[in-house]
Amino acid sequence: MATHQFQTEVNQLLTLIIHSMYSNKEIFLREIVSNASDALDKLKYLSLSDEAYKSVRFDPRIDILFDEEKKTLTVRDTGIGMNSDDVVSNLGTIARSGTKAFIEQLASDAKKDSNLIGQFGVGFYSAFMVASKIEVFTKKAADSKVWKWTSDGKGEYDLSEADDSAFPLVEGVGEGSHGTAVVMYLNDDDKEFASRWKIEDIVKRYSDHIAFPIYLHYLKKEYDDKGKVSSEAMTAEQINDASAIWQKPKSELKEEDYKSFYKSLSHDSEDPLLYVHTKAEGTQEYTTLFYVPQKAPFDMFNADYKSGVKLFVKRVFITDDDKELLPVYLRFVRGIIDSEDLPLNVSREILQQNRILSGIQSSSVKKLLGEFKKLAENDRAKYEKFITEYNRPLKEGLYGDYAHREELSELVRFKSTWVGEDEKDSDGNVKPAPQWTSFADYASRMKPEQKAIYYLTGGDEKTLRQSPHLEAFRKKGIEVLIMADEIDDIVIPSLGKHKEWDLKAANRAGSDDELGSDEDKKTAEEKEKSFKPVAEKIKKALGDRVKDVHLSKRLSDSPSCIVVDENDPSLQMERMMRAMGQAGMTEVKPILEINPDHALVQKVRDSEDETFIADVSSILLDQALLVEGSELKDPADFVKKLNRLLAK
Ligand SMILES: Nc1ncnc2c1ncn2[C@@H]1O[C@H](COP(=O)(O)OP(=O)(O)OP(=O)(O)O)[C@@H](O)[C@H]1O
Repeated sequence: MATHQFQTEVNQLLTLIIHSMYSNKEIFLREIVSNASDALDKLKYLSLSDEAYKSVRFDPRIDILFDEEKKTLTVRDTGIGMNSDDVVSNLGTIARSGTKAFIEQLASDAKKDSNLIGQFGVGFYSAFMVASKIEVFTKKAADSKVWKWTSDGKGEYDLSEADDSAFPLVEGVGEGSHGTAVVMYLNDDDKEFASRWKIEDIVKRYSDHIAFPIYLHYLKKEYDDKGKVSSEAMTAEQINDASAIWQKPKSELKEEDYKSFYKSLSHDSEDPLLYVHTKAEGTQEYTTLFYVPQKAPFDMFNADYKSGVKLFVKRVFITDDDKELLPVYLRFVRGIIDSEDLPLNVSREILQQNRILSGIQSSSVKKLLGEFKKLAENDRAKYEKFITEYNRPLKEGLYGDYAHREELSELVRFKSTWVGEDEKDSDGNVKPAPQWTSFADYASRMKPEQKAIYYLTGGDEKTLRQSPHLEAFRKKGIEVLIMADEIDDIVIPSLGKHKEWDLKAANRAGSDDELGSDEDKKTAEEKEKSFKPVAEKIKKALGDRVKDVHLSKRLSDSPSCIVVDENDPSLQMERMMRAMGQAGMTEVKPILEINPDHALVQKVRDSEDETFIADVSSILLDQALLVEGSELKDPADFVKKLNRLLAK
């Protein structure tokens, strides 16, 4: 017998599970049954596709046994089983990537969000919520060795070789059969889980749809007419429906059925935000059942996120590890695809270039985007929830999925300088004002003479809302979209246009062209003439710190602001590139815009004092950079100049 240590993350996960899920302990049974079902799925697939497993007997079943007196609960499956290497790498470690970071984040979360941890998939270890000791007996299909794993969940486990007789005997399962039995020794407080009604209730609620029969073994008692027990015998009764819910006609399914299937598929404890069930017949026959979780999956922004879609062929599970089933930007979608046309022995490698699958994929994308659109049209509050979670991946799609650009551009949302008002419906309920704006909303509010859609990127929402670039837009009543997401800086310029309107960055040279009226333009020309020498003075003082100095039309209160040349990358983009180690890229020089109506600028015009001009010029540039969110290269110099000016 050998004693092994749990990986640190397992210990951390165990502590978290015990502290955060105690009010929802019963899900441990769902997890153990779902592992049994996965093991059967794996064997079914191998027995159809892999020569080495073709002769293995496939007699799929899950059996649940309990003993009220001994307080034990056993789940036995006839699935793939594990050899000793499998046991070591599966029961004692957590192989999923991103686990470490996720657990650390959870551990520091004061609320210990049980939804979040549930969504992560608490898995096998959740059984330690109810058991003080667990034994696992397992024998891999097409193998002869039996392994026994034992642990009290306190940091280590024992692993030893056993023989077939060690397996708990189960009526109906042949002795020597491969598969796994998990024996849980329940805590005194949790002995209720060793009872017929409790088990039946939990299985019905969480695992009814499991595609293999689940038998519950119990002592069946017959009573005579005086109410006395006349006979008793162990009986096994199938307690689940054992059909793939997605194959049932929609008319037979209730909302509850969809929700409970979602929960066992995704391990999420919350209801889904949305589901779509589609049956396609005709040239291609397939069924899809997709869900969108209320909360974005914890690993949505990890490069090696776990795919949430399972592929079946004629009800046979093929893989849940194929990231090409849906495009990457829809990686938050959970669900299943079941094809009638793919061959059963399709290899996972071949899937990648499979025509049938790519047909299913493109119809699924269309369907999903269509559902999102419907949601946006019919339920604004729910759509805002959706957008808060998934705006970012949809924007990735807008950038990468040319074929669906138009649909995606209708789905993404932005913050805006436009602020709506709460509304009251006829019953007096307050409908909060929209938090998000679509391109269509923006277009509907555009001024008749307006030629472009304006947006502002380059900082967090608060910084952007206070940006001096917005001053003249605000004055003229022109709406500007506030784009605080880093990805906007890449996505929006790549889009270039929405319908007939150009998308123009409010912080780029040239985007202020239509800000002045004809009258303004006349005065602007005059100002241009009288301030040209000032701009030149400042430019001379700043030297190569700026690309140019322009007279601004967009400023009303602030003395200066920064813009970048039309074809230069934005300053935010430059900061990002630098942070990513692309230090070699040539520095983007900003254009300084100055406000001719501001006293500080006028003072420069009237001054001949070179130090004064140099100080003010430098401060005009530095403060514009600060407001825009940049760090100053020489803060000490800024303070020195500021103090010198204040002293005057
Ligand atoms: N009954 C079983 N038969 C065969 N292998 C099993 C069984 N139970 C668990 N395992 C193995 O142990 C691994 C870990 O199980 P665990 O429940 O912790 O996580 P998981 O099922 O992989 O993830 P998740 O719970 O997020 O779906 C499984 O991936 C599987 O390889």
